[in-house]
Amino acid sequence: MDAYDIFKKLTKGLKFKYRVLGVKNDTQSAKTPLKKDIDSQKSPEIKEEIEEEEPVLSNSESDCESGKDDLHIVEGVKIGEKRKKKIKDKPEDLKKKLELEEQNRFRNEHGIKAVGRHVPSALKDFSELTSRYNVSSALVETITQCGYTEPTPVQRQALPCMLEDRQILACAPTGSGKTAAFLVPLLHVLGGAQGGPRALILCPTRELAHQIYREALRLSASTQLRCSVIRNVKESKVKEREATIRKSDIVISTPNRLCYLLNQDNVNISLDKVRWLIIDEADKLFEGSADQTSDFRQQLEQVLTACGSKQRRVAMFSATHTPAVAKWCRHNLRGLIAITVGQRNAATHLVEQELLYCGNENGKLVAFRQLVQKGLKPPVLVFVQSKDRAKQLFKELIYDGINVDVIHADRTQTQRDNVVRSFRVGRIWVLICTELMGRGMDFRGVNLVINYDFPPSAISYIHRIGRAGRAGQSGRAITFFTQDDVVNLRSIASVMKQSGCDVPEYMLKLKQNPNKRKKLMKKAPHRDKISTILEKRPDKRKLESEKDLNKENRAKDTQTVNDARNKKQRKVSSQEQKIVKQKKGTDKKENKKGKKINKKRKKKAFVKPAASS
Ligand SMILES: Nc1ncnc2c1ncn2[C@@H]1O[C@H](COP(=O)(O)OP(=O)(O)OP(=O)(O)O)[C@@H](O)[C@H]1O
Repeated sequence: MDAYDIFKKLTKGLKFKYRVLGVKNDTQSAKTPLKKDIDSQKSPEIKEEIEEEEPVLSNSESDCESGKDDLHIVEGVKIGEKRKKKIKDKPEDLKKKLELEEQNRFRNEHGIKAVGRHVPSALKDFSELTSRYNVSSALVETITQCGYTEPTPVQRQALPCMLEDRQILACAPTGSGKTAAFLVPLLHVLGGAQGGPRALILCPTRELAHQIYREALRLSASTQLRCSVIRNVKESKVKEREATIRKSDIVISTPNRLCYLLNQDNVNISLDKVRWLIIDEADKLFEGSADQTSDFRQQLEQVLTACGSKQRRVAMFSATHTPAVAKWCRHNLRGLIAITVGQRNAATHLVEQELLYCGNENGKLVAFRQLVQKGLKPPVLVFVQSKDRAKQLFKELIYDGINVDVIHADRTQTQRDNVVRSFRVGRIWVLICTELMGRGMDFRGVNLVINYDFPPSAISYIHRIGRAGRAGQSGRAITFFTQDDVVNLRSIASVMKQSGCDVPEYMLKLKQNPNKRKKLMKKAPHRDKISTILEKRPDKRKLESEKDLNKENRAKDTQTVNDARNKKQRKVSSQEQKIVKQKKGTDKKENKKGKKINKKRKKKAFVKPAASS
């Protein structure tokens, strides 16, 4: 294939103009008919450009002179030469490209990843709320008065998305401001007070619902919006709760309490005006059976059905991300934007994490008391695996002279509220708690979390230690573990490693029996009772002396038993002898009698016959 054929193939479909090159012989430069087409199409200046630059081509190969046989396409682009200039973008396209690049750089700088179509650009500061979304300056002022000088990463991305009516699934570290991230858009979007809930916030625990309610009151101070939290739904309180919900614009509740009210016959709660359904700690609510039958999923379906508005949007938040939540969101939320800040399912970097081997349960109590002796800096949260163990530890520590209290599901709501309040204001220094306080609870200043019992999972560990190191503050977490916990050690060690902690290599290489691990991780392992009384084990010498003593005692016991047995035997034998004697005696008598009788009988019976032959 010669050059011409190659040229033909390369320029197939291209319109270009060429002329016969000026050569020595008399061949005239022939204008190709094509020129007319081009002239008619091009503007005058482009035409001049073509005229000036336009060299002519020989119409036969032999005539081509070196250097003059370049083929030129319109606008001076030479074949056979690399294109010097890309095809210029249109100005507006170029601007968009530059903006996108700037946005991606900004997101990377703040560790934000947003996946979805047409993701709104992240906020640079709170003032953009007004310039971009016309959020009232009063609300922005309130945000500032709450001490929020600049948006946290999750707020930078979640606020624009929700303000642009986009459904989101946001995963951001503990203590990174997710609550304000969903409250601020609601306060703007809902506008003035209208009553009849138009925003619904669901979360796993009553304490967290109450905390969100407090934050909502703070942030909504400059608005007329009415927020309410559904408290205990006793039979006698149902009507009162119904009235409260009807008057509220934003309702905060646990799924159980809301669904309890929705299922009451004599209660008429309308959720068809709800514009936003917010689910905080979403993965916790989705926990449990992976199939569709888990309680929360049924409750969520019920709530979604009740929130029938076509404008209804859903936003889910958590510090940890599970496939179950992601799958549900992908299937149910149109236009979803998935926001991830930092590494997914990673512990916050702000908490210094330690593992402390305590040998056994008694060792934990010793280790805890040693920490107290070294000096604990209150407030301190102490996590145990069950309410019974919480009670046991509380009994043990109450006499240690530290302001300690305990919170668990067996305490009344009033007691729980009082304990949380006392802990917040510093009346309680050490709060013993279960998983009830493991998520979402925001206690300013908690700088030490002690996992007295090993956490049931890596996700639980992330949330527990996340009670410290909040709002940019640093914190510390100490996790006790015993021989029984070694099987679950690796998952926690890898979370620690991922968040930048030094972890002994052997912990990361520990083999876990997946079956045993899963069983253990699902059910809290049985642990000895937390007590210094019953389980006291004497030292070895005592043991040995006791053993000797026991031996002697046993020997004596056996001796006494033998003696007793012998006596008994003797007695028995003597009695038997007596009996025997008596028997003999009677027998003799009987014999004598018998003999007498026999004699008589014989006499009778054995009468000699008369002389007979
Ligand atoms: N922009 C901000 N600037 C400073 N502090 C903030 C900001 N936003 C929220 N906070 C504070 O950070 C703390 C943690 O906020 P929040 O409880 O919302 O965290 P979270 O992400 O929900 O944590 P968790 O995952 O544990 O629920 C709160 O005390 C809150 O007042």
